[in-house]
Amino acid sequence: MTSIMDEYDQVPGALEDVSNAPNSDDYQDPREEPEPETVTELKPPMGSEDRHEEVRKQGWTDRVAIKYDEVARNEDYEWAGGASRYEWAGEEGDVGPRNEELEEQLFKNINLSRVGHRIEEYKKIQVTFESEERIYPTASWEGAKLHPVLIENLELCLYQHPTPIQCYVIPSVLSGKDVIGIAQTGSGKTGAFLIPILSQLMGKAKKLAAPRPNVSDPSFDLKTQGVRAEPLVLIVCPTRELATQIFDEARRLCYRSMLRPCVVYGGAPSRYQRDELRKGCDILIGTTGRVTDFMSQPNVLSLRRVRYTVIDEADEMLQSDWEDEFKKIMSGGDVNEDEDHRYLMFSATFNKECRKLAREYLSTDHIRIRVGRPGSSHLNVSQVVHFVEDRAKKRAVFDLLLSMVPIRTLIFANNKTTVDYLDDYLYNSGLPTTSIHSDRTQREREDAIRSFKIAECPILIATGVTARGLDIANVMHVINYDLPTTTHGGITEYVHRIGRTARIGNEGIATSFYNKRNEDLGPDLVKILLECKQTVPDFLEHFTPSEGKLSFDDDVTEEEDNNETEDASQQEEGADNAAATEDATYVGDSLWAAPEGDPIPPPPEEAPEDTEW
Ligand SMILES: Nc1ncnc2c1ncn2[C@@H]1O[C@H](COP(=O)(O)OP(=O)(O)OP(=O)(O)O)[C@@H](O)[C@H]1O
Repeated sequence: MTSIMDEYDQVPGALEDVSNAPNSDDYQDPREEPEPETVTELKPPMGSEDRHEEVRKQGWTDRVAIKYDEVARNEDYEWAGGASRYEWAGEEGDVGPRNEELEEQLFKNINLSRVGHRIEEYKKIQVTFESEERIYPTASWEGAKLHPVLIENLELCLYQHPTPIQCYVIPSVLSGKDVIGIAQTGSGKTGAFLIPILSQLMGKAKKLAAPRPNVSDPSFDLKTQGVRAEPLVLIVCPTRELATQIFDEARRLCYRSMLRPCVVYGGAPSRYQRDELRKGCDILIGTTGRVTDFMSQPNVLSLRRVRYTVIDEADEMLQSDWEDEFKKIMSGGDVNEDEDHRYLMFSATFNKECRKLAREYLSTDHIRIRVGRPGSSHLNVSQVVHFVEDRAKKRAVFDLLLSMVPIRTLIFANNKTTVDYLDDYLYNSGLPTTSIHSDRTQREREDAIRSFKIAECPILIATGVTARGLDIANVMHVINYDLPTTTHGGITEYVHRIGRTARIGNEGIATSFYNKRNEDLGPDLVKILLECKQTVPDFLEHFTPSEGKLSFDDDVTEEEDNNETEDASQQEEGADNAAATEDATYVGDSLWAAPEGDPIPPPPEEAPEDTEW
């Protein structure tokens, strides 16, 4: 089987510095020329006709222009949040009949990510588990005693086994504890929280859920039969794209159950989101602003029934100007503050503020699960860094794209102007690009993602924030046209960006353009390259830690944090917790976790007490 790296290797110049690639004539590599400040003699720019010719020769698909005016005028525009979901028709029992047309849409979509052969790498990742009581990791869906309809849905999704984070989070949530889950990008965190929550609720929905109309009845009239949404689950996340993506996963996993997911996010008309809420909502996914908007309309949304609140991409949420909205969502309005309300937080990176927040809102006996070092990247991404001066970047990115076989590529720039400019330049050079940033209308954003997903425009140029958490199948190349600055996300942002490729055991390439402006990122970048066993280019070598040991700021346990921030009595408590901390390593032929030096504990014979259906 040839891997993406084999293909990449076969492209002349692809793994060399781009300044050696054909057509690269206006930037330089300091490894050849030790004085990067030296003004390079720029050769005459390539004419646009020549660039078109090069693009055609390389085999990129034809460009498709997005007609923004038409998109804006289209009355029947299909918002991502309006996508079909299973509509429960008041059947007896817990499981509704099949709907083949919907099944086709939900599960036979070629744009769904499929597990790659490097999934085996996950076995080697160390898991740290902190809990007051012992929890047995699950080895299979059946072992986790999930609701039967959920197991069928997982089969339809072609999810054969739980991923490491899922192995631990599923039993932890089923045990009824608050949970913090930290795992690398693309490792299945969304499933880790949705699967146990939905499984718990599927059997109880009739008892717990608010009354709702039968929307599949032809005589259904929203005006007279609409209800107030009283979800059982609230999931908040930082971006609209991520919200619709979680909604898509929820639509698949809720199939044939009574649980009805809805998504609310800014930029799309409130009116149609309100209409969807009024049809009944058990799982509400949203961005904070729109969720709090609806919370202020008590006839539309009430949080009094919420049993689970999930904060996804927790650290990004804290970056944003979000504190007031966050507080309101956690404990404002008519939020259920009873004991039966569980809180879950997830991210690939988890900073000190997140840990503080967790201490404030999560119960003291919450479970913390870390798969790998928080903030680490994984070995499935081949990371390449080139020295490219700012003025030579645009030509460098063009040459880079042309030095490789056409593959789905996501390019990051640090601001909206650069995104627009680069999109124009590459598009006018004949490349099939589209772009996304926060100044675009929501329709334009959804259209850009759609055309990237279906490969109509296989090159997407984006700012970092808009692409946070994006899960798009077969993104094989991420290019950091601009590396993130240390004032805007720094190495954490870098890890999230390159994590758009090589998801769920697939391979990918991340190429970054570095120059003197990025020097403050240099030390952290080198640590990540070393940790991921990547080549450190000569021009970064001086950042290699002399002591030989890699230490990372966010590599801190709860106890260390407690020791730093709390008084002596609390430190003692921290020490008690430490006794329950265990390190587990994935070993042998199975994906499942086994505490190091300890046989894999057998799963409990019986399902945990509160797993009823
Ligand atoms: N058990 C599984 N088997 C196969 N595929 C899975 C499994 N769980 C999740 N996936 C798929 O893996 C992909 C990545 O999952 P997900 O988006 O949840 O990752 P993530 O850890 O949240 O990443 P990020 O931190 O980048 O947001 C998705 O396409 C999802 O459908």
